[in-house]
Amino acid sequence: MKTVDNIIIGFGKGGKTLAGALAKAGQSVVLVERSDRMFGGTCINVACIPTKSLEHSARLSAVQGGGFAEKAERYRAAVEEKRRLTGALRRKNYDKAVGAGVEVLVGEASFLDGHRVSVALSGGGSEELRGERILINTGARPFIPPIPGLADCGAVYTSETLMERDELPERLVIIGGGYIGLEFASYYTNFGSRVTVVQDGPGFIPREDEEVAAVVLKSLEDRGVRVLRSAAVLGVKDAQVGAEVTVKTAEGEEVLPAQAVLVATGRRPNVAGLNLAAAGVELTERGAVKTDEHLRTSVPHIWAMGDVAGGLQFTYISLDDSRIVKSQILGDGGRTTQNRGEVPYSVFIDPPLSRVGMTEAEARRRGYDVKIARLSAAAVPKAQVMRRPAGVLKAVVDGATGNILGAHFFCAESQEMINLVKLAMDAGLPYTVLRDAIYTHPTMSEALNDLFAAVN
Ligand SMILES: Cc1cc2nc3c(=O)[nH]c(=O)nc-3n(C[C@H](O)[C@H](O)[C@H](O)COP(=O)(O)OP(=O)(O)OC[C@H]3O[C@@H](n4cnc5c(N)ncnc54)[C@H](O)[C@@H]3O)c2cc1C
Ligand SMILES: NC(=O)c1ccc[n+]([C@@H]2O[C@H](COP(=O)([O-])OP(=O)(O)OC[C@H]3O[C@@H](n4cnc5c(N)ncnc54)[C@H](O)[C@@H]3O)[C@@H](O)[C@H]2O)c1
Repeated sequence: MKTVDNIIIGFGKGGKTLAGALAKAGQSVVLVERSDRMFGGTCINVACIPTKSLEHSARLSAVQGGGFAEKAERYRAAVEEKRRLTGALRRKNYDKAVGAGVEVLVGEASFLDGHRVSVALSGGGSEELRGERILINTGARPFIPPIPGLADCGAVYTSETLMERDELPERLVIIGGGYIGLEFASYYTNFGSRVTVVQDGPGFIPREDEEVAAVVLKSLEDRGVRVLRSAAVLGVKDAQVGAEVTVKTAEGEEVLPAQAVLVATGRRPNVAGLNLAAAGVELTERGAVKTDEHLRTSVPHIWAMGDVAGGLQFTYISLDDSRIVKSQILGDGGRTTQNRGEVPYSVFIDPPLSRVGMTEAEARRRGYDVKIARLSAAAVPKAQVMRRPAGVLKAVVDGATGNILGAHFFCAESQEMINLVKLAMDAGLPYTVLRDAIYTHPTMSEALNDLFAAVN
């Protein structure tokens, strides 16, 4: 049995970053990853990076236009480019970890007790490890709802498997109108598919600012995406070509034919097979590893980072989780989930929707003296230069202090702009600082001059 300072289970963003830092600090680290196709984790192999590669290719394809056959050819090339990119990143991630002095073991890890882990090696056999500390970074997996026929239908995909399909579907039905559902709806529409999104609840992105969500919905519909709400998927079955999805809405039952069906109904923490009970690691009611604000589990020398810990499912949260754990192992322990600042996010539709902080309704509910600023994306010169004038920018400001409470940008390059607002919010700067700042021109960021000049 090998004894090391740190066993890290899962080659995700948090795990690989912490592994490198601990090894550089002179500690022994074994990083256990169950698949050599997943070196570097979910983000670079099957999630953020490949989807954003497709998003970019899809926008270029939409500009080029042409018939379906030409579009399908460009789609095939985009999938190939995605494979090239992820392959290169996978290699780079492996080399970086090993170069930093991390030992990478390929196999499935499960706890034997609080300090011992058994690894079923992918090449056969098993290895037992003993770790002073153990870090769980096993990510999440798609949740497949119990819809009749869904599991058996050959044309049903998850986000991961759809990206591996070389043929562009003429019709795509997406079950779930969350992040993945809307992003894929946007990419595949730009590639040339006819997309229907089936959402169970009555609201459209109900957690977002209502006014901005309405603009997003109209934009998607104007681009040809059909969005069904309050829709129950009654069943899915194989058809002569692809599948048939039977849905029930207020208008009655409808059969949606599709070459491909994407299930995008959420992702659940990856804990199956870890045998956490043997270590005494507890789970939350929602099935995530239970942690405190230092990401410590119910066992003090075991931590959890990233999606498996049940927080917001973003790569940069997993990265920040690694900073929190690192601050305990190598630093003063000062960083926690409570002092990491505002968490911005972007949904990579076209144009992207980016947000930080509160919606207008949340701010009013909490009793702030709410001031609102709005700007049409078409009013921004750079948006016109890029021929991407769709969208709106909205900010929520506290009239009493001038602090920014929230920003909701549905416009080209909003994924870059939102980080500036996050910085201002974390620094406690009043909105007037962004209003009066000098920005390079022409950029989308300079829209902040006009947006915040419109606070009312
Ligand atoms: C389609 C899609 C698009 C996304 N786009 C974005 C985006 O644009 N921006 C963003 O910030 N986030 C995005 N996300 C979310 C983001 O991918 C995740 O939040 C992030 O990758 C989670 O990283 P992690 O560190 O928790 O673990 P992961 O990167 O998921 O790593 C966990 C690793 O653990 C391994 N593993 C699991 N169990 C075991 C075991 N028992 N033994 C050994 N190894 C094991 C897995 O194989 C995996 O490699 C997207 C997600 C999806 C699905
Ligand atoms: N740009 C990004 O940062 C990005 C992109 C993609 C994914 N992600 C991450 O991945 C996670 C998972 O994404 P997701 O879209 O799968 O989950 P999600 O939780 O964002 O959305 C799931 C949607 O499916 C709906 N739904 C659930 N069951 C249904 C059913 N039976 N019929 C119809 N609709 C149903 C839910 O109401 C919800 O709207 C997200 O939480 C996000 O953090 C991030």
